Amino acid sequence: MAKTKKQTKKTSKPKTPLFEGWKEAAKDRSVHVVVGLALIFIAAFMTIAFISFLFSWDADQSQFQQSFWELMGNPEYEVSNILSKLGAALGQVFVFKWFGIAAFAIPIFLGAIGLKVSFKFSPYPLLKIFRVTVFLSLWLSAFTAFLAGVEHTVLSGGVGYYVATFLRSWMGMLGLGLLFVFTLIAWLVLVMKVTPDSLAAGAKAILQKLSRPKTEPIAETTVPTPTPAVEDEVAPEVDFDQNEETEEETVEEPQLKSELEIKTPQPEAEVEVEASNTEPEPKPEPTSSEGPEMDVEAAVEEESLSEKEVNKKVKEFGEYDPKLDLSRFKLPPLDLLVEHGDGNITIDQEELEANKNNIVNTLQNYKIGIEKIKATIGPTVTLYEIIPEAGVRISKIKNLEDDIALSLAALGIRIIAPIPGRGTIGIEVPNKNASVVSMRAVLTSEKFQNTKFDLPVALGKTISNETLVADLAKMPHLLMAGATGQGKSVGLNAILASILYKKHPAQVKFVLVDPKKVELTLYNKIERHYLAKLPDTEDAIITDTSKVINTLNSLCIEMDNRYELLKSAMVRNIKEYNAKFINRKLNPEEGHRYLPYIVLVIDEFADLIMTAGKEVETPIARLAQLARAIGIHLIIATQRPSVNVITGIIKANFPARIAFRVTSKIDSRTILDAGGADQLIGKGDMLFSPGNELIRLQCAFLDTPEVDEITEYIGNQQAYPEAYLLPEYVGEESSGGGGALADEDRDALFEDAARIVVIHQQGSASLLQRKLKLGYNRAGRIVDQLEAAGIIGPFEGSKARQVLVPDEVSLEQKLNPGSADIES
Ligand SMILES: Nc1ncnc2c1ncn2[C@@H]1O[C@H](COP(=O)(O)OP(=O)(O)OP(=O)(O)O)[C@@H](O)[C@H]1O
Repeated sequence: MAKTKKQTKKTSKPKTPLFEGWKEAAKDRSVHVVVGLALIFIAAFMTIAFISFLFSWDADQSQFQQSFWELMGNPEYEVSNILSKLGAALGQVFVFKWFGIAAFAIPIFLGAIGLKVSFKFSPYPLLKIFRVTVFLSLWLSAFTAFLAGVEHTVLSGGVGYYVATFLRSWMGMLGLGLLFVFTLIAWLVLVMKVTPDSLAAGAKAILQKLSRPKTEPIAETTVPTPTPAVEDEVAPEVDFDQNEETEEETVEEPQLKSELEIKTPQPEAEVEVEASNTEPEPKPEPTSSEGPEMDVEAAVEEESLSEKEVNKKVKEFGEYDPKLDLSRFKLPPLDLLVEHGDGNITIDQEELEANKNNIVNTLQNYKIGIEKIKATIGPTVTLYEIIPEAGVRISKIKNLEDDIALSLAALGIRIIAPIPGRGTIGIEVPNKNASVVSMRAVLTSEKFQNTKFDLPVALGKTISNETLVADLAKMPHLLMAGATGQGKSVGLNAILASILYKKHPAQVKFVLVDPKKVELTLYNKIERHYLAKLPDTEDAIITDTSKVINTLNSLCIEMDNRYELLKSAMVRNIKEYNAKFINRKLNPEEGHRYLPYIVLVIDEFADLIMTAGKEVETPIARLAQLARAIGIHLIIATQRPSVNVITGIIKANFPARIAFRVTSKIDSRTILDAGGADQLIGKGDMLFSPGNELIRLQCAFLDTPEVDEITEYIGNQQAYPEAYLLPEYVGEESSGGGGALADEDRDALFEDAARIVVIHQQGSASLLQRKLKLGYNRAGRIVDQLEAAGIIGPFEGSKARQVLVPDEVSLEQKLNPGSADIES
């Protein structure tokens, strides 16, 4: 085939120069495959030759008295290697003369290149394989020579023997032994990154695996699917075909002749389906019960990347961003997270049948005929999609919604009539055995790993097992509500963890408000990495209402400052601004700086509204209305979704909403503008409304110890000197002094700063940063104070501020008016 291709190319482009032809060939996939296969062939050949050589080398040694060509050219010479003379010659050179047993590293490396070139598959990065093979070649061969008492053996090869001989002459046998132990340990630590911590983590993971139950309940049908179990996971769908129904005893009673068939999903299927199970996925066995025929459609799980790949990406990410102050910062590894449950979705065929019959019979009772039923099994609920018989009006089913739910007599039934865009009616029925969606499974998903979102949040899995990753930056603010104990805190943690797993501390800062004082305290550990706070406050996590008001107002100032910066940079949003800043098109001397996203999280919003009312509502509404372009995003969560908490003004500015289970339809309407949240089953079962649709999701689950591990991992790394400082907000009551600050409120370096500004006749924060070795925020604050004291003029966009004091003498008079009066 490759040949044909090449020929066609040749005839169509007869005048292509020779090197052009090579270039073409190098791009040709079939050439890659052939080259890769050739390497794999050579690797296999060498491996077999070497193995055989280890057994036959002694017998063949006499033949190697001849020269290579003599040996090859004379058919009279015979060798015992299984690959004959070529095999024996390879063994003699690579194993005996050169590397000994470590020669096996060569075919391993060649094989790895072959796999990569032809199948684009590589279990480990090639560079790593190369480093391992080179080290092993030298170390193992020398070590085997050492073990043999510094002798040239087949295992040590010539290289090992000579290296060991030299080293022994320098340091003796004992020294040599110690050197081997040391070099092995050093290599393990430096190259393989084995540390006592990683060993402990590995042991912990093994113990956890061992302690997990391995077997499935026998009552449930679990049959392996034909797709590879590890990467492709399946959310089964069941089609119940009503057409082949036959009538026997009673007219109403449909006869069920079940027939199951596994299909992989069609690419054009509306929902990409995935399941969190990494074991062979279950497939319902054919059963012969009454009812319409059903097909099981197995949907393929989107690929989960291997941990290695994921961690490699994380590493690459760390190196990629050029703006990093914490260049050695590492995003948390995925092994801090635990796989909850066994990650399997178990399909109980009996349960499916029973639910199907129940739905069919119930609808029959209301004289609604069904043409087809399809079931999609998700982690918590199964969606039965119904196509009613021609002529049945959807409004009829919609009106019967409550009756149908009642007849099905299960908690958490939700009827969607019709499912938007699908022309079917959906009935969601909770699974008897809900499976937990682990945060780990969601974060390893290809979707999350490859996301290009600015603030990606992995919320959980949809009813068809698709991982749902949303962009908080696009939402642009999120309202979360749900009765107590239904999974709100877990949801908040999932959102925060998603961002922590993707974004460097330079890119995002959190402002955490936690009136309950318990939920978010774990994030204290990452204060100097990811948190933002008001200057001169002790705790970054805000628990006190008065501080919340100051913080919200401070965020409003930050918002205004950012708008000024955007205006002077002539860009429309934070993305364009940062891109321009990274390309060095904005001058830091003029106050420009890289702007991290700021995510404000308020855990118990009801408490705040109850105590501070308008004082918090107004800045929140202002932020929510304006802050999207400049990268400030709000997440507010509440247990009490009543209209005096989630007011019209809040609702109007929070288009994205999440509802966990609530106790009444009214609450559901308050949050979502629709019912449904009252029919959820709790434990992370949620409805997500990104704007105009409702998606039922099982929220990703991570436990408090996992959050602890993540924050600990981040907290133990090098940090910024302090939390990200928000602009100072002086409350109305304390700003009575006409704008000028009292002396005690001024920065300790205020006077020094004033002198520098006057001496240089230049009013810029960066000058102060350089001269006084200050951080941007502090320098910025001093500039504000200098302005308030009338020493420099106001901010003038791209121009430097004007210095209003001409010389040092005038400055001294201004700073110490009393003493000046006495002197004069
Ligand atoms: N996504 C989930 N998957 C599985 N179980 C969950 C999930 N979310 C929550 N749960 C279970 O529900 C319990 C309560 O969850 P959580 O603490 O998040 O509730 P809450 O709504 O924040 O409650 P409160 O408002 O009282 O703080 C958890 O301890 C856990 O057992």
